Amino acid sequence: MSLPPGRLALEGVSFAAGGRALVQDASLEVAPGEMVGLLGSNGAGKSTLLRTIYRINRPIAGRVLVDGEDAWSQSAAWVAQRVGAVLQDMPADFPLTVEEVVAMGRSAHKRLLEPDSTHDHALIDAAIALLELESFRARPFRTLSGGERQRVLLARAMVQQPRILVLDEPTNHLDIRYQLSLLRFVREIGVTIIAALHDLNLAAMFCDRLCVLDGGRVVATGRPDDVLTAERVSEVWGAEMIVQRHPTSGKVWLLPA
Ligand SMILES: Nc1ncnc2c1ncn2[C@@H]1O[C@H](COP(=O)(O)OP(=O)(O)OP(=O)(O)O)[C@@H](O)[C@H]1O
Repeated sequence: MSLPPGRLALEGVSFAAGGRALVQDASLEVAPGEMVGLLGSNGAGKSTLLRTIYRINRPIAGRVLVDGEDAWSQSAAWVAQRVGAVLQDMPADFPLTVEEVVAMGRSAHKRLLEPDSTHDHALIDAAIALLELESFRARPFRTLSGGERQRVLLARAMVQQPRILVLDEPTNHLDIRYQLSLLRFVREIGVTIIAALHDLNLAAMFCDRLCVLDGGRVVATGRPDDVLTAERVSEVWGAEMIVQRHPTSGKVWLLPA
């Protein structure tokens, strides 16, 4: 249900708030269809950086390029037609049903108050089915659990038909089955993804490349094998881990030492 994947590039992006530099000179390219995991300890600046892509935090320096165009020189609607997001602090108290929240994703492609078309309804139905939300469809969004809300917000991002998905800890409220199914799902739809993740093993398993932030700066970018070394995990997270290989996938697999 998605359009061809988009290209995302961050060029020397910096952001400051409260008199502090929260992200400094961050550069990263995400190729069409690639999934890059954004890693880092609590407070490293992951959410702050993701919000520069979704036009919430305007960079004080650098550029966010979506398909080669500076996202901050384009309209919010132009960005919303290309970039979908599931962020951390999306309001949960909408007086809306699940179906209405999902349908909000179509507004990026419509004029104000334009009614939903047959095409819109088909996309909404498909997203609700794919994310196993049929039984919640008529429920008020605010009555859902954290994990159920997470799936609704992903369905909303999907009906937006994004070329790029920005995900901020997309699995944090999900049980293990839904963590795996959400990550498999976003990989299978072939969209370009940047996702802040805390679970290093899931990041290694699902991402093509990883980008590590520390104190607002990019300190490593590369394939999971190259990025997730015991030395780096110790330096960045202050955690001692043993690096092994996953028994079936052969991917890097970390265990507490
Ligand atoms: N508006 C703001 N004013 C001042 N400081 C802020 C503001 N927004 C975020 N911060 C600070 O910036 C730092 C980076 O926050 P951010 O939420 O980006 O981290 P994160 O890497 O996503 O962390 P976590 O893993 O805990 O979600 C934190 O120290 C946070 O307290």
